[in-house]
Amino acid sequence: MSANGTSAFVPAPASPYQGDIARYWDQEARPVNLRLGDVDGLYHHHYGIGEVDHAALGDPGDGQYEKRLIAELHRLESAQAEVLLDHLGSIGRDDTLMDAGCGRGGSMVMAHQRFGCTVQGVTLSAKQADFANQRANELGIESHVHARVCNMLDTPFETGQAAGSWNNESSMYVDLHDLFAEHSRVLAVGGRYVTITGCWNPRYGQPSKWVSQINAHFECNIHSRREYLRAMADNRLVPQTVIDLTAATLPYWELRATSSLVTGIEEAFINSYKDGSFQYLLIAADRV
Ligand SMILES: C[S@@+](CC[C@H](N)C(=O)[O-])C[C@H]1O[C@@H](n2cnc3c(N)ncnc32)[C@H](O)[C@@H]1O
Ligand SMILES: CC(C)=CCC/C(C)=C/COP(=O)(O)OP(=O)(O)O
Ligand SMILES: [Mg+2]
Repeated sequence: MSANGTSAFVPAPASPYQGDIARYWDQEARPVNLRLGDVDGLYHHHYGIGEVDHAALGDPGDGQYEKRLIAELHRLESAQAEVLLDHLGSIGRDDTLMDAGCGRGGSMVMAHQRFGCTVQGVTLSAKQADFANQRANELGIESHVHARVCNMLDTPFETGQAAGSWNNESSMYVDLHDLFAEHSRVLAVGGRYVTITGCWNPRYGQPSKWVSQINAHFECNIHSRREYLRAMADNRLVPQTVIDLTAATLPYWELRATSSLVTGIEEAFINSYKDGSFQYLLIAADRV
């Protein structure tokens, strides 16, 4: 890490795919992410949950509506991170958390603000790591919140170092057995793992065309719900809570589809959630 906190050393990606994903996120600058993060300096790359506050949206014709809509979409995305943090259990100021696939670091900041703990984030994108570290510096929390360029499947953290760890919409870029083997190593015995993820529904049969569209849009590989539970069981992670957040995320998508910030992927999410082929889940598991 160079003096100005930038990620000077960028390790070679473990695979050509990871090199592509690193480039994808290094180049990403979608207004739907930057404009929402500009609301309060928490930059997310995940989706929202909860009821839309229509009173807060106000009159669509008063010239300030788009600004209020952006604030409401951001509020729902931050609410999603709060729900993830709710399931990490009791985390103390001396604990360490790992954010696997940390993006621009919004969830890391929220975790430190809630628990006072250390939060270590990993991302394939040097641009995201630099952005997250710059935000931590601006907030004066760089001693506790740090992002690095690193493969979440092969982190530098000590065995048993973390009291908690999570994947917030980042598990669809890796093999789940490899992923949960690393979380199981880094987590202390009795530690808590949480993920919020989209997964295809085995009841539908195979990934639907909508799920395939989402995979193509993000160059990711959405797993089935069955794979999550099987890979956790094989890696000493015992699910303690499974919550279907599909109904809770639809209002966010239906509001987003009316905004000027649409990216074109909204239809695939809305249709796949409605036809039952795709689910939005929270899974919290204990490292045993
Ligand atoms: C959709 S973003 C989610 C970011 C963050 N969790 C959030 O909620 O804002 C996916 C993230 O996963 C990261 N990622 C994907 N594959 C990874 C890998 N093998 N190792 C580390 N990070 C990875 C990407 O760099 C990106 O930061
Ligand atoms: C639930 C699933 C399958 C998510 C895939 C991972 C992903 C790209 C999440 C959102 O990132 P983003 O906030 O950068 O995307 P967008 O530009 O659409 O807001
Ligand atoms: Mg987004």
